[in-house]
Amino acid sequence: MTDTFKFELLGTDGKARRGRVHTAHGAINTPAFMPVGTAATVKAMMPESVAETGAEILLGNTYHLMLRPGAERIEKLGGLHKFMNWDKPILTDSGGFQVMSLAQLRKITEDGVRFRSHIDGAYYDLTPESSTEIQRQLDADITMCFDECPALPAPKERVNEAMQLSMRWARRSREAFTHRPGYGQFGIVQGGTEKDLREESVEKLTEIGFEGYAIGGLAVGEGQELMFSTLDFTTPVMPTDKPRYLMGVGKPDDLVGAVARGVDMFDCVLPSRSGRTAEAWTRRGSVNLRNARHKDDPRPLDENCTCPCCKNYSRAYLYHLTKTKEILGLMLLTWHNLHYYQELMAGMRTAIEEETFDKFVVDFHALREQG
Ligand SMILES: CC#C[C@H]1NC(N)=Nc2cc3[nH]c(NC)nc3cc21
Repeated sequence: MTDTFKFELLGTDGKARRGRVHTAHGAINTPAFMPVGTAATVKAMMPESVAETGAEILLGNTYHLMLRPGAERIEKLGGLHKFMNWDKPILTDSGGFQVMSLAQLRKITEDGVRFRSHIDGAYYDLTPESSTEIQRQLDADITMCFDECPALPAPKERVNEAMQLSMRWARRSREAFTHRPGYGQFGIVQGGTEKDLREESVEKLTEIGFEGYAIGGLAVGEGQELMFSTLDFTTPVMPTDKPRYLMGVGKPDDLVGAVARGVDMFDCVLPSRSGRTAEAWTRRGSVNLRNARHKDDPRPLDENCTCPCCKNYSRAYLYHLTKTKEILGLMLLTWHNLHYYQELMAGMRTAIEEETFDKFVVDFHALREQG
């Protein structure tokens, strides 16, 4: 536990950074991957199991929790940590992206967003102030600014409009933030793949001043090359003494390439969602457990993996659980995928500490090319 929110930059190897974020509910070693716990649960996982994978922080969603069970209810029950039995740090997203991607009908004004719940069609409003207050009620260690997330790709003029509105909302989010020891708020850099817009967004956010800075609006179909080239000109102009969080990313090779470009924190539904769609992620690439070639295969998913799935179960068994739609299949594959993602992050942290990150990247791709 700590009484002050802070980021320690412990080492670098090229642009890759090794750090530690200190929050009210504990420390997070970076580069870090945050499993997604959208509705106050990482699907198919007990929180104790999530902790066993090595995760030190989870992501929750304002949009989902405000609709059901409601932020007031969670606050009255002692906050999100107690509610979901997770005593380590929690970062909550602000709702902007989920409104864009999930809500029915929505109307954006200078004040905020009015939308219809995808659950029951009821109307709700979200503003920078209400989103920030909801995240306080949830007792999030890291609160995200409320932003406008345009459907991307979009014309530069539209991307700029959304970025400018989001910068005005960032200032309102900051003014609504309750400063408490160990709690922080992150601004969200916008601007699509436009260098000038990204630079302006960073400038405006650092002028306001936050405990960390996220990069939003990538991994939305632009392709890995354009995502990396956007990072190439965005991370260098971001503060070096604050965490950098790339939102919604990504596949294992996205993570490695983004760490190499100076990113510290990630979240993505991929490992947990893949666990429910019979896709396993391993150091040699992904494995589709629906494929009949696994029917008689006695080997584990990955001989070198130390997770409960790889230590105790064969591909044949995982194939059987997949075909029979058994719940245990979802559990084991989700556990493996989250374990693999944490192992990947731990490997990158060690490589940066030992200044062997370039070799890590070469070995990472070589194993995948071997298949
Ligand atoms: C533009 C913008 C933006 C970001 N704004 C907020 N509040 N949350 C996000 C969540 C994301 N998930 C993914 N997945 C690819 N991209 C995201 C981007 C954002």
